[in-house]
This record gives sequence, structure tokens and C-alpha cells, in this order.
Amino acid sequence: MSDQVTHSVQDDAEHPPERHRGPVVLRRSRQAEDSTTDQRLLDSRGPSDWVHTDPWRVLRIQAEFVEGFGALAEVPRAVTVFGSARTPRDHPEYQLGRDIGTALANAGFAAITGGGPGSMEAVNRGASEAGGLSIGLGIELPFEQGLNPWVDLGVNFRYFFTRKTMFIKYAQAFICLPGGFGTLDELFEALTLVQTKKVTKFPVVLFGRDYWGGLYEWVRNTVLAEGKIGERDAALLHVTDDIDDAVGVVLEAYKAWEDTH
Ligand SMILES: C/C(=C\CNc1ncnc2c1ncn2[C@@H]1O[C@H](COP(=O)(O)O)[C@@H](O)[C@H]1O)CO
Repeated sequence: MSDQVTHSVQDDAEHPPERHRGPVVLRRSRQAEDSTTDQRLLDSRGPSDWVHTDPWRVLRIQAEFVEGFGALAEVPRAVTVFGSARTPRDHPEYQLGRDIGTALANAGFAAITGGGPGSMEAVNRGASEAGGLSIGLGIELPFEQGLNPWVDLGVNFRYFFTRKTMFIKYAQAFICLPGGFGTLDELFEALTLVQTKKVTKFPVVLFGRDYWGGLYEWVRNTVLAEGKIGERDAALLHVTDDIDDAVGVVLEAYKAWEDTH
């Protein structure tokens, strides 16, 4: 933006010329600067610490939402699958992840994962190899490995909360494979959003009775029994070992969602 200088009919002490820079008015010695905004932008190389300030971060966060919404706007029906980043390729849970990715693709669902290694890679691989839409929402981490090779549509995020919005906004169900803190965080975030009716649509499937059974029993026998959640909250969890059952739960929820949208 270049400055505009205006003069009144008589230029005197009471009516000095004014320089307008957007909403800012500069008079007398305040308008001594004889350069345009473009010149000041292109000529200056000041300190760079402002890049790390919170107001600037807000703009980056906004940009991340805009990029994410833009990249994912056309995603058809989809399921977000969480699971361990540490599952080795020769582990049975890796094959399970591939089979779930394939089953979702065959049922017409895009598979959304965290885009990382382990179970995330397995699900993306199964979905991609079956000709489905394989989506990875990566996260910048100190020990980052980049998106796994079977992500066909990928978005990399700086902030966990932006990424979590995308996991939820673009899916109609969650499936959790065995996992650690990351998976547990994502599971409980999803449950809280459904419990508080921030999202109204989706079921949460815990895949693997041996792995999740203890948690499920604790939720029922302690958390529910002690009145910390209600029966309807506990019923949000569906534990299974059967891929057809998991996909059936997803399909049923999707039909219910479609009826209301
Ligand atoms: C730890 C290792 C790689 C980390 N890379 C990740 N990339 C993408 N997403 C990740 C990563 N680590 C965790 N996540 C998210 O949390 C869930 C898995 O966490 P868990 O603690 O392993 O269960 C997963 O759903 C991602 O969204 C390589 O060793």
C-alpha cells in the first residue's frame, strides 16, 4: 500500500498536509518517511524473532486450517483409522491393518490415517492396493519420518489440534487398532466429542479384543460403575475381532448419518 498525501486549501499550522497510510494519519514530523510500503517491505532486513511470536503463529494456524479444508473438501465417505506407529511390517497387526484398509476400500470408504509408519502405513497400503482412496494426515515431529509410501492424498500439519479437526470432520466413523499414547489420545478425544454431542455421527470401533478388552472392562466395571460416565457413553465403544463386523458397524452408522444430512 502506498501513502497518499492530501493538502487542504490553505497549508498552514492549523491545516498541515496529511499522509494517509490505510487508517493511519500522519502529520508534521510524523510524515517525514518518504518511502512506500512496498519499498519498506523489500528494502528492510530487520530482526526475525517476530516470526516466532503468537500473533504470527495464529496466522500459520489459520493457514493450516485453510490448506486442510481445501485439500480434503472433496473427500467422499471416509473412516479414520488410528493405530500404533511402531507396528513392524512382519507383525500380524500390520496384516490386520492392511486387511482393514482393503475392506474399507471395498465398502466404498476412503481410509484416513495419521500418515505415519506401522499400523497407519498398513491401513494406507491396504486401501491403496485395493484401489481405494488412501489419505494420510501427517504431523511434524522431532523424529519425523515423513508420509508413508502408500498415502495417495497427504497433508502435513504442524499442529496436532488442526490435524485432529480434519480426522473428525472428514470421517463418519473411527476404528482404533492396538496403539500407545497417541492412539489412546485420539480414541478419548473422539469419545469426548461424541459424548458431548460436538459430533453426532460416528461410532468408535476398538479392533482386537485381547488388546482392548482390559480397557473396555475397566470402562464398564470402574468408570461406569462409579458413575463417571453414563450407560450411553459406555455404549459408544464397540469391541470386535471381526473385520466384517467392524465394517458393518461403520456402514450402519453411515446410513444413519446420511438419513440426517
Ligand atoms: C514413533 C514413530 C513415528 C512417529 N510418527 C508418527 N507419524 C504420524 N502420526 C503419528 C506418529 N506417531 C504417533 N502418531 C499419531 O498417534 C497415533 C499413533 O500413536 P501411538 O502412540 O504409536 O499409538 C496415530 O494414530 C497417529 O495419528 C516411529 O517409531
